[in-house]
Amino acid sequence: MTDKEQDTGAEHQGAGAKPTRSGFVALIGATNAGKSTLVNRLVGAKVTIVSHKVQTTRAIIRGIAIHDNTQIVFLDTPGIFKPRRRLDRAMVTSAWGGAKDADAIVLLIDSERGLKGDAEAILEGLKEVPQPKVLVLNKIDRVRPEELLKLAAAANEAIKFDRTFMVSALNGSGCNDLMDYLASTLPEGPWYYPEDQISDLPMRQLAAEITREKLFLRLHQELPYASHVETEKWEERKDGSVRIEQVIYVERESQKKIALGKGGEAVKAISTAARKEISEILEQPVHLFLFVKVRENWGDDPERFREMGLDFPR
Ligand SMILES: Nc1nc2c(ncn2[C@@H]2O[C@H](COP(=O)(O)OP(=O)(O)OP(=O)(O)O)[C@@H](O)[C@H]2O)c(=O)[nH]1
Repeated sequence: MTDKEQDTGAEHQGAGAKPTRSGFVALIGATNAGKSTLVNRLVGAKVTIVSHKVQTTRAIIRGIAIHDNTQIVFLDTPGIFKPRRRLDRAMVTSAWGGAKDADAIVLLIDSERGLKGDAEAILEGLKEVPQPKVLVLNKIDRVRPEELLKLAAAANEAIKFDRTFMVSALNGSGCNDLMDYLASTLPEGPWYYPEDQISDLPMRQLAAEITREKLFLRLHQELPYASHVETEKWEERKDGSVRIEQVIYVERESQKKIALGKGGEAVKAISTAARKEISEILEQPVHLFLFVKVRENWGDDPERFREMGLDFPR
């Protein structure tokens, strides 16, 4: 992986006599387990997109958190699931690839769903992984304590985890203990990134992800996974605003109609919501222009995979 090669050598000097620590922590979990929500919670800002639909996260996105004198770089991996399409295969490969180079692995389980389905397969795959492993049961706000204990015991029977934590990524409970533990176990060494950096996702890509999130939230069932957003133009203007042009790619004419909505109503609402959020993050006015285009079989096009930061599976 290139994560460690991207070390800027930016040594942090500000933590007094205490040595600095740093490292990479991969978050593994079935789709919808709450990985993006947890990264955003631990980093304290929205660096990855969250939606109630599965497979929102496509490529590895890092969130960078500082806890005491430790810098923790989180690898938010796409959910691991049984691959069907080519894009699915690339996402799963990317998730396991991210885990390979991390200093520690966190397996996140949706406590409500338990070990059914994909979680079981992930536990099996994790047996081969040599790094320290931490079990995190998420969504504890939805489950009774005795159920949580049963679940923790069952997972630890399959694999011996170094530690088990129970958290709610949504309301933050248990998250501080998890951070304390992760921070204390990472190796001593200089920080990988400057102190104020929270993600390495380029702004153009983050802006496209935000639009994709709004698209998902608005169109629910109507537009499944046949859509993809790219930022095509980014122009800083003299008046301090930025003009952004993005294209929503869909696979069929019928999907284009859905994305546009009656009289362009859907795309307008998506654009308004995305513009507001991008503008808040950039702290500058944004003019956002969205175009909807049909590109058949984009899911089989190597170029689209590269743009999403995924290797094209042959
Ligand atoms: N009740 C509850 N809901 C949560 C919690 N954490 C996450 N969720 C919800 O679970 C859903 C999925 O969360 P995500 O963070 O997108 O999940 P993910 O694992 O990144 O999903 P993929 O991108 O599909 O891999 C969202 O609707 C979240 O709001 C939690 O602690 N409690």
